[in-house]
Parts: sequence; C-alpha cells; structure tokens
Amino acid sequence: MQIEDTALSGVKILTPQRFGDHRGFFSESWNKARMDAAGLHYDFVQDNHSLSATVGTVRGLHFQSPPHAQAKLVRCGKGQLFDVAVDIRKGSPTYGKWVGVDLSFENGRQLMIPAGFLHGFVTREPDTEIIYKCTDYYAPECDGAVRFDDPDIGIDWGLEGEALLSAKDDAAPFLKDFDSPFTWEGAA
Ligand SMILES: Cc1cn([C@H]2C[C@H](O)[C@@H](COP(=O)(O)OP(=O)(O)O[C@H]3O[C@@H](C)C(=O)[C@@H](O)[C@H]3O)O2)c(=O)[nH]c1=O
Repeated sequence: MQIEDTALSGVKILTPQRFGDHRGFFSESWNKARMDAAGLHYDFVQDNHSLSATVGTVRGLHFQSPPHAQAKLVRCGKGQLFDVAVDIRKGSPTYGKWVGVDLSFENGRQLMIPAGFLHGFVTREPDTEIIYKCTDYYAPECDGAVRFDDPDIGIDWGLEGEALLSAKDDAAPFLKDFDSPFTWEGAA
C-alpha cells in the first residue's frame, strides 16, 4: 500500500498493491492492520456504492455533523471520477482549501478523507461507480452540504458543460453563509 500526503493535513492518497496474473488482478482494497501500522486509525461501519450515469454528474459537497461525522475512504469501482475534499475545520490554516484527485478503476487509487472535510466528486465517464467506506452510519438529520461551485472555494471541476446535480445540491448554501460544526484540533 502506497500512502501519499496531500496539501491538506489528514487527507491521503492510498494506492493498494495489485497482484496481476493471467486472470486479472487481486488487491486488498482495505486492511485495518496495515492502515493502523501506517498511523491511519479508522473504524469503518458502512460501505456506500453509487452509480452516476452521465459524465459531468456532481455529487457534493457533503458532510455529516457531529455526533455522526464521517471519515471516508473513497475509490472508483468502474469508470473515472475527480474526487474532492475541502477543509471546513474552523481555525485550520487551510480552512476553505481543496484538494482533488483522479480516481479510476484503472489507477486503483483511494482518497482518505477525515471528518471535518466536505466531500464531492464529478464523473468523467458514463456509468461511473464510486465505492466508499464510512466511520459512522448515515444520519439524515446531520446531513449537510455546501455549493460545489462556491467561488470562495474555487474548485476546478474540469466540467465541459453544466453539472448534473440533485435538487438538494442545487439548493446548498455558500461557504460564507455556512457555520461549520468542525474545529481544527491544532487551533490555539
Ligand atoms: C448518503 C446516504 C443516502 N441514502 C439515501 C437517501 C436518499 O434517498 C438517497 C440518495 O441520497 P443522496 O442524494 O444524499 O446521495 P449522494 O448525493 O450520493 O450523497 C453522497 O454524496 C457523497 C459525495 C458523499 O460523500 C456521501 O456521504 C453522500 O453524502 O440515498 C441512504 O439511505 N444512506 C446513505 O448513507
């Protein structure tokens, strides 16, 4: 398992080893002991899987508030997507900053996103599937979103046309009108 840091503390790119042979490949997509040994201590309780039919589908930017905040380990099951995390830990030196990573079935990469970040993605191929592990259960009363195209965040989604959004995401607030429930542990 290759583990890379990103510009945002706590957000990591994981690339599991693939053992290829004449049948295809085998890969451990998650191994708790190996993650713990690497200092990544997460207890996942729910796996999610969604399909987006159309290129340019955007889901996000989402979070769940405490006490049901979720860390997520994200990968692409089929197709290709651009996955984004945004720091919303109040007091963090990188508050409002984002990182984006290309995740595809082909490259096998995963993005580890701790609680305290928004998560979203755009699909780059038809019928793209995303699969992610979460450290807390779905709690709709704690579900929240920020606009994917917030100019203060300024994510370059690489969209060629209009994004395909859910009604909920289309009505999401801007970051400036949003009171984050998260604080940065390193804040004074
Ligand atoms: C997220 C979620 C949704 N649902 C239901 C609620 C609703 O009827 C339907 C679709 O929900 P949504 O529109 O919220 O799905 P979606 O827009 O795909 O939401 C997801 O987006 C990505 C970016 C994330 O990071 C996830 O945590 C989650 O917020 O699925 C569950 O039953 N369990 C879940 O964990």
